[in-house]
Amino acid sequence: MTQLPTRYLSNAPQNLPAVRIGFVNGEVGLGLFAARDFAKDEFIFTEAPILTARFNENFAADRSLMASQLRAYTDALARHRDELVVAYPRLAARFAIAPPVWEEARVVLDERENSRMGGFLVHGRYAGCGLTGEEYEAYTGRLRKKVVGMTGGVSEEARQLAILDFFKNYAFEVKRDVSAGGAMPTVVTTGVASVVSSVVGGGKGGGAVVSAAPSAATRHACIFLLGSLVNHCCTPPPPVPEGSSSPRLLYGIRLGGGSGSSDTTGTDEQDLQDTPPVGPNCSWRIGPSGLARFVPAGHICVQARRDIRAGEELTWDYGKRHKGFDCACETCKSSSRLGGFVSQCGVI
Ligand SMILES: C[S@@+](CC[C@H](N)C(=O)[O-])C[C@H]1O[C@@H](n2cnc3c(N)ncnc32)[C@H](O)[C@@H]1O
Repeated sequence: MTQLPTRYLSNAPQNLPAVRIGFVNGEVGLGLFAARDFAKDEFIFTEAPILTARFNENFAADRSLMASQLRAYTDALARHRDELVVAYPRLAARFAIAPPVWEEARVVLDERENSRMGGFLVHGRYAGCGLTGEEYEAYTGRLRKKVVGMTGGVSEEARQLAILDFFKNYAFEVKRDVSAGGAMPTVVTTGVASVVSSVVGGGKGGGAVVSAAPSAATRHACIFLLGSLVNHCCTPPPPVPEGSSSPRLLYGIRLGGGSGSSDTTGTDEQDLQDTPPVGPNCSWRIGPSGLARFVPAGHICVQARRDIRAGEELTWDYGKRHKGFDCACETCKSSSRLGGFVSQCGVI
């Protein structure tokens, strides 16, 4: 095995409890939460993909793409049905698969049951769930009713659209560098991420399910059982330099009106000093690349952008202008409390 430069290994993720699954709210759904404190720049976990399918620009609905996605999901369901249905109940419901009742779901979510949810983690351990039975039922009860009401099965077209939607919103894109013989993927750091087919067999979860032979395009889209549960948070605008007459920013949030006013009337600045920082607390890379060179090809590596406290929700910036949902992130909530700013998602 090639010896990696020590600078890549010095802060590699530790094999300690890292993340929990938790419930954010009925609109956002599930999320991933820190299971312990993390220092800025610390690596939190690395994970192998559970699904790998073909990728095309903008996830345009071409038949071979959808067929590849559908095959990937069907194959993965055969091997990891419980984990996939519990982590992604909205998708399962579109396939007429009802979410299990809480008593069954908690066994899947429990870290003591051979860590099924953490089965694709390479670094960092799954630490169980922070979801209560009430939250789970509130989230899945509606889906269960919907499945019961689905008579006559699900058409092939409806399945294809469901899986296309899912990949659009949950997958990471990876572009394989053909000039390097396909061995080293080139990381594409735009929008939702990316992965490669060369990860077959990688990860202690028994390997990713690869549904389609690598095409000439060499671009793939991957889903990570835990990594794809991380929700979006908008990056606040950069602070205005000292001495500038522009509106002042605290924690990256413009004080006063969104129209450029610097009026802070009614704002208790001392209280704001005590508010926790807003903005995404994580970033991700797909290995091997740069600092994540110790990460196996096609695996996602998640790093703390700032200090994170145990229990805090992990978030990153999806970076896409049109996200396809009404953003409910902390940055947007804080900015609307303080007068608003124009986020990447539009005017808040
Ligand atoms: C990658 S998934 C994250 C996991 C998702 N919460 C779940 O329970 O399946 C992305 C989806 O989560 C929801 N989401 C993520 N971040 C959000 C945010 N800031 N505001 C509202 N919804 C969000 C949206 O439905 C989005 O399409």
